[in-house]
Amino acid sequence: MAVQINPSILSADFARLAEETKAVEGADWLHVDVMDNHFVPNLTLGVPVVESLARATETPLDCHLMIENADRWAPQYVEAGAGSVTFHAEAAAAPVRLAREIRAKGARASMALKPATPIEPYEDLLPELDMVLIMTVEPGFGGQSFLDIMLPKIRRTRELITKHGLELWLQVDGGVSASTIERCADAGADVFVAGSAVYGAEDPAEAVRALRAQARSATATAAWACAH
Ligand SMILES: O=C(CO)[C@@H](O)[C@H](O)COP(=O)(O)O
Ligand SMILES: [Fe+2]
Repeated sequence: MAVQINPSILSADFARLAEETKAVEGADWLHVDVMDNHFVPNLTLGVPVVESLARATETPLDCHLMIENADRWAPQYVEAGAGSVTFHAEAAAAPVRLAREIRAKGARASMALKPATPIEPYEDLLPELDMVLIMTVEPGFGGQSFLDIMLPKIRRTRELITKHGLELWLQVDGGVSASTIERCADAGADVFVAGSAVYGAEDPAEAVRALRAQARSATATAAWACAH
């Protein structure tokens, strides 16, 4: 099973974003946290910055939208150059229509769940998606501690993906580091967002390689991956 490591530029230096994308060359995707100070109590960046980032790097952009009114805004992030757009289930009025619109515009469609939002009500939507994001912290800030009470939700989500024979990716985001990534991989995650663990490291590119190696070896012995 392939694993992917997506550094979050939330922990990068926002005054040097183009250079910071180069610091993690070799990463699978660049994770871009969009926050509107309404859906979460923090404000980051919007469409114009995503357009500039898309021009500045060859690494595809994985935009995580922590914004209200996702139905209106998410398609604009595809037009801005994102290769994957994640909206929050809690912020989308019509998630099926939105996922179809994101795909029709040419990006991967992904849906995120806050820690208190269960996966089960969304089981029938999974075929409409390319990825599910299980938040392992409350969204809003980098550098928080990993919530290991989310591990059962990661396992249940992986079981649903397997049960339906789907190809969709399972992303985890929040507190993912050398000390937590193996538990996430064992539970069923295959796409790992890491902000402070990458940009807080002396050598961010090396941190990406080390996290990938850890995730790969944990996946190699994980029951969910061996059953494939
Ligand atoms: O979406 C978010 C936070 O809301 C994340 O993408 C953070 O940026 C991850 O940062 P770390 O927990 O890895 O430091
Ligand atoms: Fe994120």
